[in-house]
Amino acid sequence: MALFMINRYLGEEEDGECSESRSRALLAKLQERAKAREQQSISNIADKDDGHKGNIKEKKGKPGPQETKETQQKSQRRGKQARKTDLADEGVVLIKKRKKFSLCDESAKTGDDEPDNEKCAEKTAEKTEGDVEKSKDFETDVNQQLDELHAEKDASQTGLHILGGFEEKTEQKVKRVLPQWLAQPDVIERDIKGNLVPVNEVPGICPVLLKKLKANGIQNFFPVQAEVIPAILNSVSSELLVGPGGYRPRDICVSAPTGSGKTLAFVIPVIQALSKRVVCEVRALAVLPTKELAQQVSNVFSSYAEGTGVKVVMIAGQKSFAVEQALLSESRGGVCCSLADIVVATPGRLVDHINKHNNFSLRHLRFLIIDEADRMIDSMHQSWLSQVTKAVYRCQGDPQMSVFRRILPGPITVSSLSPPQMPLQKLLFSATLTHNPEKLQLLDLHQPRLFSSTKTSTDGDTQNQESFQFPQSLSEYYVPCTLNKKPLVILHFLLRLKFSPVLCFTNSRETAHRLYLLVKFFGGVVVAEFSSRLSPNERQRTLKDFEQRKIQLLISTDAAARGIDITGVKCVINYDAPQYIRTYIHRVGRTARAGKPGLAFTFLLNVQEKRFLQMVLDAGSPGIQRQIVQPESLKGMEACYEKTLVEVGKTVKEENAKKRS
Ligand SMILES: Nc1ncnc2c1ncn2[C@@H]1O[C@H](COP(=O)(O)OP(=O)(O)OP(=O)(O)O)[C@@H](O)[C@H]1O
Repeated sequence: MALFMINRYLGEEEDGECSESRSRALLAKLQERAKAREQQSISNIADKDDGHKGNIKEKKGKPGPQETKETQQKSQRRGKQARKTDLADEGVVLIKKRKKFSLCDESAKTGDDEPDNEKCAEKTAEKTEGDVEKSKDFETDVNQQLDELHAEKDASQTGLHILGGFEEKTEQKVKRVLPQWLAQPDVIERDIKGNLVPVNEVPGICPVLLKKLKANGIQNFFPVQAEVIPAILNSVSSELLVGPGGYRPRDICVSAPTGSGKTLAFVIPVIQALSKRVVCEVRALAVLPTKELAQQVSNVFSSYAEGTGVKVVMIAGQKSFAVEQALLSESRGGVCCSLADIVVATPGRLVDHINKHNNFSLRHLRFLIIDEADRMIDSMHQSWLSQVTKAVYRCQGDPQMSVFRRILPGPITVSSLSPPQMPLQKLLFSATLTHNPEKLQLLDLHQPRLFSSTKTSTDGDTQNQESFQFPQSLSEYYVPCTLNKKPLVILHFLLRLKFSPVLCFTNSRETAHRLYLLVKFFGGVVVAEFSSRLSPNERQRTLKDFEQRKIQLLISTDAAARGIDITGVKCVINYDAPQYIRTYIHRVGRTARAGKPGLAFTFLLNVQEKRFLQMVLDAGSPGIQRQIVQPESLKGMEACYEKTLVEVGKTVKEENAKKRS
């Protein structure tokens, strides 16, 4: 049944009769052509059939042109049958071919037919019966499918997996892809001395601060300061409420070697930004991991805030909670007033004040400074940051009535933009800032900008371990040692080589204490220990004495490894090899500060050597040299050392007994 009828428009000028005769002629012509084509196709198939089955032709002879109708019909039937067989054969071959490509089955190649294939071929033949053209279409179709299979095969070679494939696939190495801000930081020069910038050349610093800098002996800025101070000042160029161009200012991350002057890089611009404030509110909060570090940073803030009207308060648990409360705010005529512009805190004490001190408000906070940021990220389980964020966006009273109402940043809409919002800008600092985007995500940074002395490579092959910059003026050595010779080697360094002041690190406070007793009983060296065995005040005093050169050897746990800035430490000794590269970098970073030369020695047992040296070199150390202490150098100290060991043993026993009683 015809689905469509197409009526052709033949032109108005032709009369009906003429067009009818033309149509008839045309029809006859077409019928003739069709007959001829059919006959030709029958004879072709018969030839083919004869060709295939060779002997048929010999037996029956060539059909004459005057074939009877009956023989014609027979021949047609035979032709049809032949075509059917032929197409079936063709189908089988194509299916075999297809099978060969899909499964690489050798049996298909050699003609070992499988029943399923035959059935399939028959079906294919039935479908295509009576139409050679259709068989061609079929062939084209199969060819297309074969091409697709080729493409699939190629795809599997390019690493794209075909679902359901069970062939062995070579695993592709996953390359690390860092976000652009981490991969392409603003580079900070590592060489301090060669890249000093006169303080007057950095724009935007007020005369009071310039005077202070000079009074403190600072004529030039170090590279990290010359880069970061203008960047922070630029973010407050349109006052505190808006960043450049009216947008929220970008958060800033700084990764620069130990002793490169990161503290001043945030102290100067923060004081400069707050010096124009009218009402005293907590606008800057610096969070540090330890009391000693908080004290150190608080001292630097206080020193530069003097004469600017900016008030600095430290809450690190060195004073009682009530005293800290009184330092933070007071009530004037029933109204609570802040007494601090800048708060320097340790995370635990900060959370206490947020939760227990009603008058402690962070609603006006503009800068959140996270020093030793990688360590602070690791302590994020204490959820101090989420508590700070909550306090920053906490609503008090009717939010609609407040001019400076603050809401958590979300999608920008007309209504969200209408009230002026104090933006919160995070400033992160560390010598070993993590490049792990997952960890950094915990800080919820806003369009961060990274300043780093390490140009991070995105090459996945070479960047399995993070690498850091070491101070250029640091010389690293390792000293192969046996366990029982270690105390003698340290005595040799102090008594014979006259190294002083020396900061020595152990992996536990027990080792620190035993070594302290041993050196003390041996005599000849002024020694002190620094660990959690001491009260905060004792620790503070010890650091002061060490700085004033009253102590030659300070034996410490990792409590003094980070951030502590003691001028004049010439030598750091890792009595116990550190387990982690970050610990090593911070420990050795207590010397070679501010571009001054420094020595770092690590005592290594034979079993530790390979792993430790690999770890240090992988982290980007320019090189660590072997320093041998000859056994002869230790001669003459051994007898006294043996006696001292007995004495130490006795003392430790007594101390333990005292503790138990
Ligand atoms: N521009 C400067 N000129 C001279 N001395 C400076 C300058 N800037 C900083 N210093 C001194 O350099 C020393 C190291 O500075 P700072 O403690 O800020 O280093 P850091 O980068 O924070 O080190 P760490 O990573 O160990 O905490 C300090 O004693 C500081 O006073």
